[in-house]
Amino acid sequence: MIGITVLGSTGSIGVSTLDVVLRHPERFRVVALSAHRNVERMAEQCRRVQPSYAVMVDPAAAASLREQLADMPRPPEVLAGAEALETIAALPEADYVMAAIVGAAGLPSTLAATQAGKRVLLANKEALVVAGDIVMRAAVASGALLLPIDSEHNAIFQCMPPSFADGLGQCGVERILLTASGGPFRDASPASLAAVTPDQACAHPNWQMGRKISVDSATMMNKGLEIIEACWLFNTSPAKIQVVVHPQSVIHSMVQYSDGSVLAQLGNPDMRTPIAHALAWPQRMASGVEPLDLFVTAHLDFEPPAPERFPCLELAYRAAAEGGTGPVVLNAANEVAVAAFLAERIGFTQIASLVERTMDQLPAEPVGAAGLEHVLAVDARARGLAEQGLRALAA
Ligand SMILES: NC(=O)C1=CN([C@@H]2O[C@H](COP(=O)(O)OP(=O)(O)OC[C@H]3O[C@@H](n4cnc5c(N)ncnc54)[C@H](OP(=O)(O)O)[C@@H]3O)[C@@H](O)[C@H]2O)C=CC1
Ligand SMILES: CC(=O)[C@@H](O)[C@H](O)COP(=O)(O)O
Ligand SMILES: [Mn+2]
Repeated sequence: MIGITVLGSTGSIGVSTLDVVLRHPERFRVVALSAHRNVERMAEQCRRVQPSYAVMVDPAAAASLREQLADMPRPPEVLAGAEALETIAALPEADYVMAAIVGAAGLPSTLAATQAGKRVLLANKEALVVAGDIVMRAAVASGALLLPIDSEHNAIFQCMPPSFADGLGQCGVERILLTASGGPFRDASPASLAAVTPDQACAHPNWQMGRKISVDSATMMNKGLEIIEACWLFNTSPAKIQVVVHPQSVIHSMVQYSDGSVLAQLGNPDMRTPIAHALAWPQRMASGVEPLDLFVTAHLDFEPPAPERFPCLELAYRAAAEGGTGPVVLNAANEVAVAAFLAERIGFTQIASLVERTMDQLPAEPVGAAGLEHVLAVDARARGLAEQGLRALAA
């Protein structure tokens, strides 16, 4: 039996993970679950999968969960607070850890799982964006296996030669073709974007996802974060990654080789495929996803991204080029801006303005010997400046 901890189990990726895991009860046992404060969904999940531990980051939510589960014959041990995430990420009985917390809040637990040498199923892209060097070094030191869950990176992993870690050039890889749907505003006029609502921005044409990543897809910041994520996972640079807008999200990304071959991974847009891939790797197992019917798909279209509509993509290229703490500031400012947009405090186009303003105020510097401590300090400073920026926008 493989023991698995699911960090962020109440979210979109967490729910899909439990769906796949519960299809294979002979193979997996859920050891621990975590959420921020969604007690109702966590209580339902605990009754269904009977984990040994359940973490609620919010202490009041933890108290409420304990009460709600008191009638279970063997209720899980309910832990409270952010530190408990690191505890369940490193449990000896957890062989695999699904890292599916949204945002930089997932970094400490993703890192704890990596340091503990787990198979880490990495959905939490922000952890690599803000601390890619630290996480990748920790994986080398502990022998942890990082398997990408992000659909594009999972596709790239599937199309890479087995020896890709030796260097892409050495194994004949010319470049990565990173697909992007273009989101709900792919065809919108730049002038119309100022007035779009959170619900419009979250209405992704192909994927059902949490609200933060849905907004990132609409601004194409998601693709920017994914370029940085790919650089860390595949030890390459943005120059070797071409963004290809592919509105159907059927090809999940491609790898181009020096002999002219292009390998692609295709499938219906459903995250249970990459989740099942990473759970079973190097084998394959059923995910519950409908097989792809190319006669229904019929068309696969491709176009270059439109920079005038998607300034966030350019800001991500800038942060990647700056390196060091550049991506930390980019990500922190984006998290503040997206939360403000979802709360209707700013407009859609102000997301990019706020990120740019924060990056201008806090120039990138090398990550020093303090490592994670330095990253977290810059993250906090950038959030503070972005909050000030919000107040300036409101004045
Ligand atoms: N959804 C998708 O299809 C894809 C997602 N990803 C990545 O996967 C990650 C998760 O995305 P998604 O599932 O959409 O997100 P959701 O918003 O749906 O879920 C987020 C999860 O994280 C928990 N959470 C939120 N804030 C905190 C916090 N501060 N501390 C601890 N836990 C917290 C939530 O708990 P609660 O429910 O209590 O709020 C929930 O369990 C993101 O990094 C995203 O970029 C990547 C590719 C595809
Ligand atoms: C499912 C997934 O991996 C998302 O990151 C997806 O890629 C979002 O779609 P966009 O291509 O629109 O950003
Ligand atoms: Mn993706």
